[in-house]
Amino acid sequence: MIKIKTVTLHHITQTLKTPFTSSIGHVTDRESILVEVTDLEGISGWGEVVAFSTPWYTEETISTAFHLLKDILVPLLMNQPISHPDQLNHIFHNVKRNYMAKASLEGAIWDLYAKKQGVSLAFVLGGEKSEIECGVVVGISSISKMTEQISQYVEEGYKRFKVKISPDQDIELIEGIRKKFPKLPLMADANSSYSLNDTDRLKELDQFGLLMIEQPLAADDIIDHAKLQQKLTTRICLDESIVTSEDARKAIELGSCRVINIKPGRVGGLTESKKIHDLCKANDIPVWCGGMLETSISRAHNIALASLANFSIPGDISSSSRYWEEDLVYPEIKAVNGKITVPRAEGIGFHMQMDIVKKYRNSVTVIKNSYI
Ligand SMILES: O=C(O)CCC(=O)C1=CC=C[C@@H](O)[C@@H]1C(=O)O
Ligand SMILES: [Mg+2]
Repeated sequence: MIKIKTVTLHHITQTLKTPFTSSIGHVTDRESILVEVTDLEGISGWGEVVAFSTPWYTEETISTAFHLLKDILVPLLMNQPISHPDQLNHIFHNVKRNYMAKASLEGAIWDLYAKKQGVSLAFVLGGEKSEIECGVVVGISSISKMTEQISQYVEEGYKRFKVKISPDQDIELIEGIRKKFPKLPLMADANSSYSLNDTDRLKELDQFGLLMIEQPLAADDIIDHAKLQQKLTTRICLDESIVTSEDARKAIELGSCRVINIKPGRVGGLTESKKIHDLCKANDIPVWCGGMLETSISRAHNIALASLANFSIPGDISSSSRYWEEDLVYPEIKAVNGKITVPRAEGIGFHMQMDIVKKYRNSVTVIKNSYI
C-alpha cells in the first residue's frame, strides 16, 4: 500500500543543445516540472510534466499543469491509500482532460509502486523486451542541414528517422532525402499542418515509400483522417488526435489510421498507454512511443513502456545527449547502435542526480500530506 507523505514539484529550465522546430512550434528553453512523490517509508517515485511553456502542441502548459497538480490533483490523492497505480484513473475521473498534469503524478506513483516491490517499471507494466530499438527526430531546417543531420544519425545507428514536414517544405525535402538514402526507414510528421484540400499533395508522398505520415490533419480530427487514409497508400499515424483509449477505439473503427503514436503524457499516463497498446494489439495496429523533448525521467518511463510487445516500431527515444548537456539521471541514457537496454533495476532503473536537478531548478514546492 502506498501512503503519500509529500509531493515535491521541482520546476526546472534547461536549454536545448540545438533549438527544435516543428510546423507549429519552436523550443529553445525547455521548462519541466519534475514530480517527486515520497511515501511514509521514505521511498520516492519520479514523474515529469511534459507540457510545453505555451499551448502549441496541446492545450496544456507548464503553468496550467502546476496549478492542476498543486490545487486539484495532489490534494485528491493525499487522503487515499493506493494499492495499485491503475486506481488513479478513477480518482482523477471527475477532473476533465489535463492529461499531462495527471500523467506526471501517475508516472511517479508507477515508479514508486515498482520500487516498493523491488522490481523494474518495465516488469510491472508487463514489458517483454530486454532492449528497445530507437528512432530519432530531425526538426525543420534547410534541406541540406536536415540531410547532414540524418547522415550523422545513420552513423550513430538509429533505426528509424522522422522528419518534420509542412506545406512549405515537404515533397522537395523527402525527394532530397530519398536521393541520398533510398532505403532509409523514413517517416514524416506534419503536426496537423494540412487539410483535406491538400489530398493531392499528400498523395504525391506515396511514391517515396515512407513508413508512415504522422498527424497530417487537424489535431482534434478523426473523420477527415479516415477519408484521407482511403486515398493514401502511405499509412497514417495519429498523434495529437488520440488522447484516450476511447479515441483510439473510434479511430480504429473509422479507419482513420493504421499506426498510433503513444505518448504517456498526452494520454494521461501509463495505465491509459497500456490500454491503448492492448487495444491496438487486438486490432493489429502497431504502436510506437513518441517523445516530448523530455528529461530522462520521462525517457525512462518511455523505455519501460516501449518494452511491451506491440511497440513494434522504434519510438522517438533517443540518447539523452541528443538534447541535453547533462543528464538528470545516472547512468546516462544512451542509445548504442540504435538500441537501449531496458533496465532491470527497481522502478525507472536510473538514479536521480539531485545536484544537477538543483542546478537547473527555478523553484521547489513541497506539498505535505495534512492527513497524517
Ligand atoms: O522527443 C523527441 O525526440 C521528439 C519530439 C517530437 O518530435 C515532438 C515533440 C512535441 C511535439 C512535436 O513537435 C513532436 C511530435 O509531434 O511528435
Ligand atoms: Mg507528432
